Amino acid sequence: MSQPPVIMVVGMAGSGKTTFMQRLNAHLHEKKEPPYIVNLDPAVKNVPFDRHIDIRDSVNYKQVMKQYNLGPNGGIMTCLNLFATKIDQVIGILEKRASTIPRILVDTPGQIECFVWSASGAIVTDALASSFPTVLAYVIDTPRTTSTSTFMSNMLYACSILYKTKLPMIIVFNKTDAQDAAFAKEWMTDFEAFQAALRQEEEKEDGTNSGYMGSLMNSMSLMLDEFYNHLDVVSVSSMTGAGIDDFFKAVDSKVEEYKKDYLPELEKARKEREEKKNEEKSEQLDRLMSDMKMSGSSSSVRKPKKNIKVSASEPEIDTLSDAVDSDGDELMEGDPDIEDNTLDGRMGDDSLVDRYERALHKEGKPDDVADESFMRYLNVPR
Ligand SMILES: Nc1nc2c(ncn2[C@@H]2O[C@H](COP(=O)(O)OP(=O)(O)OP(=O)(O)O)[C@@H](O)[C@H]2O)c(=O)[nH]1
Repeated sequence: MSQPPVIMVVGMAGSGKTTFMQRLNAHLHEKKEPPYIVNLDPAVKNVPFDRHIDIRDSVNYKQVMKQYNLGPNGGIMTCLNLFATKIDQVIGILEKRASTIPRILVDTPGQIECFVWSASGAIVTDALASSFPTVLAYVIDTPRTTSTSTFMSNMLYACSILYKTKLPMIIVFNKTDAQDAAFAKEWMTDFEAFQAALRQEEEKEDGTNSGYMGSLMNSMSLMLDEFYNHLDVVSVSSMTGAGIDDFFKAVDSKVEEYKKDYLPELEKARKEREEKKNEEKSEQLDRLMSDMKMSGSSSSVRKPKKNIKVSASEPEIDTLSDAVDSDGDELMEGDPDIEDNTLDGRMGDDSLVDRYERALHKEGKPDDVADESFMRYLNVPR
């Protein structure tokens, strides 16, 4: 059975992600292929389309900010952390519906860094990408990217997201009703055209690209050449609907790429993580066994600690270190160790999820933000 592709829409604040999602949704409804929509932006006020799963139904952004004394970005990240603890349920729901939904659209927070650079953003992306062919749509505000420096900054940002997520990416030049994206496409395919634009800006003598900046951008444009080769580029207008068919063609081609190039890599990485985990477990067991042998040889034979289970049939070890950091302190939400431990975003490392839940329950805080089954938050009849 073929899995529905996941289209994750990312982009800078104001680039038109929500309008783009709205356009995709309308287009697919018109074609009688309604998508399944997931909203991951906890701070968005009005979403102009129906969502099937909405992070705002399970966590209250304002309440989280107030309860944990956080600013706007901290609030978004904490909401995402809490949501990440339920991601297996979300994947379960999506998998159950996979045979009846042609596509899954995912809207992400406007504060792109909160999603792309957070541990929970990586967990959510990783979980989706491990279960479904996942494609990133990086939305760019074309009228705001006509200068070489903004263009370059945007491309570097896109490159860093590709590097971080390791997923196929489509660059979506949006708002082409206001500004044609031909100039950007030319800069991406013709190095000399970009150089000429750089020179032209230098000649304006406004100082932006002079000296060091000019030569830095020159070298970066050479480096980005390789990055451009891996991208599909489309121009769209979310306002008028122009270019949306091209976007879906690009999605199809990226889904093939995902199956050919990305899936084997993902599976290899998952296997390596599992092997490493098993190695660590057996090392721990060996250490424990030798420890017990030593203790056994002394006159006072120590019994294993109560929370350490050892049995021949079940070589599972629960150690205190699962719940306690190296200083012996219990990890609480907001503790940098929670983030640090999972910064690589591996799904195999479940410490964020476990620790977050443990920390919340341990504190005895009212955790109405992270309770109960996810099913009740579904906006569709079951
Ligand atoms: N002319 C034009 N304007 C657009 C287009 N797409 C979006 N806009 C406008 O751009 C502004 C931002 O659009 P949003 O869809 O809210 O952007 P966003 O990326 O979701 O914004 P955040 O949620 O803050 O990150 C709005 O005023 C839209 O009307 C387009 O294709 N053409």
